[in-house]
Amino acid sequence: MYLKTLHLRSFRNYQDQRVDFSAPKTILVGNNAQGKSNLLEAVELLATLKSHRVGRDRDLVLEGASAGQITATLERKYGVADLALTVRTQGRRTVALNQENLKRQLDFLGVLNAVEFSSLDLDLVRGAPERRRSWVDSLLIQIEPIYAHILQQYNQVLKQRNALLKEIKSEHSLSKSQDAQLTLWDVQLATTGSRVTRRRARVLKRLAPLAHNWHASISGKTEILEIKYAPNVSLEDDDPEKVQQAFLDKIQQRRLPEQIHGTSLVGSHRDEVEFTINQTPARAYGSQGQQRTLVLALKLAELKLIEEVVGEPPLLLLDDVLAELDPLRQNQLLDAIQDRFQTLITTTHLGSFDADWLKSSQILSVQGGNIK
Ligand SMILES: Nc1ncnc2c1ncn2[C@@H]1O[C@H](COP(=O)(O)OP(=O)(O)OP(=O)(O)O)[C@@H](O)[C@H]1O
Repeated sequence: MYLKTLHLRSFRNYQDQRVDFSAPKTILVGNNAQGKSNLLEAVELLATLKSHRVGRDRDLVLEGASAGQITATLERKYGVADLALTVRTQGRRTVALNQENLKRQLDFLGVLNAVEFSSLDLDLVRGAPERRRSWVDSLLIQIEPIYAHILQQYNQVLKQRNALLKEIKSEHSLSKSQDAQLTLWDVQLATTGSRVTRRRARVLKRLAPLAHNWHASISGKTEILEIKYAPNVSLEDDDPEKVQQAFLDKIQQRRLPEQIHGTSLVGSHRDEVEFTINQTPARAYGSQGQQRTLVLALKLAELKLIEEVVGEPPLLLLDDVLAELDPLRQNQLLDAIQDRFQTLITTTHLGSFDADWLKSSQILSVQGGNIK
């Protein structure tokens, strides 16, 4: 797929800026805080309807404006798609595809696919488990948009179940009606949670060998990367009924501690993804260099997986990471993407770029929300 144009209106620090992409690689160069990451964030929002930087729409709108808009023209194998996302300081966001407002945001997902790689991604290895869950979830949303709905259902059930457990905790007793309600929520948690867990297991099973191969190749075959999904409710096989039963059994076991803590201790919100390099946990023992190689391998694996599933190469968004990679890893990346994946790159200086990169790239300068 190829992003032809992007138009930002009252989005972040952009008032009204259109960008035409004229090469498979575009380098956005500028000083800090000029709007380079904001532009990549706009593309990320079109791909996932999520930003890895903020949770609130009002932060996305240009200060002083009441609404901001991102529009884009995307060429895909089957034709051209026009995308529009409007975010507001107050009220819900709206999405349109080919000038038609969509009732369900879900239908907007899966049109534009992108893999983002920023320096924040080192948190994937070092950060809390939540960070890894959200990475797997974002990937799933892109290759299987219905997952956005599945995850939302799970989170709603979890929220309501937690509210009930909190109430039980504060009252220091469990009434008959609360007991009955809790049983209902148990079933809901098991049903929605097993959907989440099974999908996470499936995607990681497909991603792991790809990442393993990339990691071996980047490390000159000296390192073996293993990715292991460690769900809170362990699953023996991908059978919905068995997984649901495993959820219910574990909930039963933890009944008392859950009421004492006033929160759900069992479920997909406590899953973990473990990375090991040569059988050592990367989180605790990996060197900075190893962790970088790992994240690069994950990103390259994501590109390949999305390409396999979607049938077209996704976009690659490199936010200020290239300068952090040594020449060997830069070249690995260059070899891997060639001109197959349209790539948007941000940087503060062009000095760290290999001459081949510069030759084949469109270079745009970003200054105070203006692009030249
Ligand atoms: N809603 C908003 N309204 C106006 N300006 C905003 C808004 N949100 C962010 N900004 C401004 O955008 C700028 C940050 O841009 P961005 O994060 O894209 O930086 P960058 O060019 O990628 O720089 P760096 O190299 O530091 O990452 C800051 O000046 C910030 O004040």
